[in-house]
Amino acid sequence: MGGKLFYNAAITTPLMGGAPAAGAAQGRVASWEKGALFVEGGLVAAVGGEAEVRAALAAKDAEIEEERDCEGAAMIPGFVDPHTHICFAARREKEFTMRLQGKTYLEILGAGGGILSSVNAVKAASEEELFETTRENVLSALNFGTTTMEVKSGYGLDTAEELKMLRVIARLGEETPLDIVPTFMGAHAVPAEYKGRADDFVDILVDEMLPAVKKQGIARYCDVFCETGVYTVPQSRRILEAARKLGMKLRIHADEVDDTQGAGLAAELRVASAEHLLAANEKNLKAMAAAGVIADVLPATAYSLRKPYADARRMIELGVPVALASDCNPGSCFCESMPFVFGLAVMNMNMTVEEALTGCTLNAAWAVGLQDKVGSLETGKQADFLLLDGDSPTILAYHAGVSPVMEVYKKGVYVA
Ligand SMILES: N=CN[C@@H](CCC(=O)O)C(=O)O
Ligand SMILES: [Zn+2]
Repeated sequence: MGGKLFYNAAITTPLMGGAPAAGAAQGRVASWEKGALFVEGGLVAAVGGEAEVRAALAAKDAEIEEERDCEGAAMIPGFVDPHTHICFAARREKEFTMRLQGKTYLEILGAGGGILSSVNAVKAASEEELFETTRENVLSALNFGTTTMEVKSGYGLDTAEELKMLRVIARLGEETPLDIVPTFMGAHAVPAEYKGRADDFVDILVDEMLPAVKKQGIARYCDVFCETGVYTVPQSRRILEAARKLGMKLRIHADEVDDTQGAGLAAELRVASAEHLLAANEKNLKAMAAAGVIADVLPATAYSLRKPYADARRMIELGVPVALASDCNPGSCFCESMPFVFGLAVMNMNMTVEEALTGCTLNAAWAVGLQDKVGSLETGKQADFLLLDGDSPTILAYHAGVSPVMEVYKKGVYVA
């Protein structure tokens, strides 16, 4: 089998360890100023300094079918976005205006807007319409360099609509170049008809929805919005434990607006990742570090909600592995751009470029359980990579307000 050699590239990549990169390891990356990557059968067959890669290929008589001079461009792994609600039917621009005028996110949700207005839009859309709208947004993310993406349901909130969303999410994985990781989030809000009776809806979630989702066989993760006025810690625990019994992996929206001890629950249940964490307390962050729970931090959401950013620096000091995600959704954060997220992480959360790179790639891959396939440029992994309009990943923070992603490759093939 022959392959394609990408040479004269300034390659930077995190490297796999036995666990998500935490503490000092988050900032450790490998780089080759004059590097090369050899792709065979969609996988990385060799990577490193150009001279060494060429010598290794010659030594094993590898057939180089095609060569590409990258002209010194920076090459990094494709972005893995581990937290999105990108499957939605309608935008919520008016609500954004209300927030600009002083209404809070939870006030809008409490008054039947927010997530609940997205639920009405999904119900009104046909499956085909929902797919088409979502596909456009996903392809836009691909243009910004996202090659793997987690996508949550959670704008259905009844069994039929949640299963519809999950079918659409599965189809995205089949009909776009991206690897898609489906998450069931039937506990994204309390449906209007259960207002004041959240426990009754938790019964439905546990007794009806989760078994139906399990039977459908699409969702890999189950997620819950643990927050003031949404689901309490005991309700979230009940839902997540039921999902775990059915064989699903877990993640949780924790301490986004208020410290409701969601991060503590994340540690107790040893979920894959706890997400948001703007209001998480030190004790619970330490518990997360001890339990090996990844923090998915979402700086574009803090930006869009005009909130203080999650304390990623402190998380790294405490040994919590940090992943970065877009949280693309029509309400709290309409942003599918991982370069924007990267820039915010470096400029507003004081992460180093190397820490941010690990957060957007390898730690994010761990957060969605795909660390053996994606998230770093290493032999045997998928050749998912980006060429940037700059000579290092620093360009992602330095060139503000644009996307420096020039070319996107998935399994070695140019896709955007
Ligand atoms: N906070 C809960 N869920 C989403 C927002 C979803 C929406 O507002 O539609 C988030 O992660 O930010
Ligand atoms: Zn979310």
